[in-house]
Amino acid sequence: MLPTQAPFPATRLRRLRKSAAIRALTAETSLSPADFIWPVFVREGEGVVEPVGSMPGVNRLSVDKVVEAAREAHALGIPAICLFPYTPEALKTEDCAEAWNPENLSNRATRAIKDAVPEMAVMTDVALDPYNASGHDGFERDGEIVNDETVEALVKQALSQARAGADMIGPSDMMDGRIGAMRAALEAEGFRNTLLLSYSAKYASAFYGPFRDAVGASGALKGDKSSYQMMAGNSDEAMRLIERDLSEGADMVMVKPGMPYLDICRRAKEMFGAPTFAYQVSGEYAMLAGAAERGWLDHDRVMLESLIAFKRAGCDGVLTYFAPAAARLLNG
Ligand SMILES: NCc1[nH]cc(CCC(=O)O)c1CC(=O)O
Repeated sequence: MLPTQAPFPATRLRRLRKSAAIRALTAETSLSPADFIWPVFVREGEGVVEPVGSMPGVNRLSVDKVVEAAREAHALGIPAICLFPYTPEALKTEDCAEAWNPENLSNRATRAIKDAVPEMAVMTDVALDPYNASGHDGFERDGEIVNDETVEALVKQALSQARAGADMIGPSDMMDGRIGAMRAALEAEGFRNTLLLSYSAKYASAFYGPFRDAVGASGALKGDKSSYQMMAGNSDEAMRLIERDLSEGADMVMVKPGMPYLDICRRAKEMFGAPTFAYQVSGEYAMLAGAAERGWLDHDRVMLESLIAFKRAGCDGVLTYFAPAAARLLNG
């Protein structure tokens, strides 16, 4: 598209910015609570609201409190909530069996939310890291994160989440072949309407730091995740991963982290036209919320500016810890 413009003064682009009314009429993108998926941290106990030190305003919640949060989110117009379990050390093992325990924290929280607020879409995370003694997303054998054996475990985990009632399953592990394997297993068990929202282009990022703290995985991780998560400088590789996941049966795709990777979002949306999401991750939240806490940034304004950037980049929605605060502001 090449916009046609008369020479100055016939064209004065500032006319389109002259008043709030004209600016509202000509706005290219909009932001609404319906654009948000809200990630929440779940922990054991009852009546527990435990602040996450590195994420001001974010808490770990016991299942009863997660249900309250889901009710509140639904009232605010947020369509989906995404669950991340804070797993007690004793449940982290080498075989990661807690990942597919029907009674694990994530599955209990899913059932509780679907019971209390059935309209709320529940998204879950598939990866072994919350249950793995090594902190990795896959099994480690002789220093290697092994792919195929991990995929077998991930399929068990995904099925246990579908049985608990998850609407959207989010594989965040970056193993090869997992989308196809999960799709086949879901179809075979009759879960025809369970969505796969694939973390397709997930980068090996230092912006995940506060999250690993929030789920209690920072101490555990030995080495880094570069043999399965992507290098920051790659873009063609992201397109290949997204194409691969769509061809294996992903319903929606995700780019992660968000703000430093908006070019990837734009390229993905233009190339594939699939429902495209970005994850504004814990470190992105921490740098904005932390600076705002010190009075260095205006909390509400940077929050909304950072979120509309995802829409402008072509995303259909965004996973963000700001979801309830942003929804409250947008609802006026
Ligand atoms: N499978 C792990 C997982 N799922 C979501 C996040 C990060 C989310 C965030 O930083 O907000 C991570 C961390 C990681 O890959 O180490």
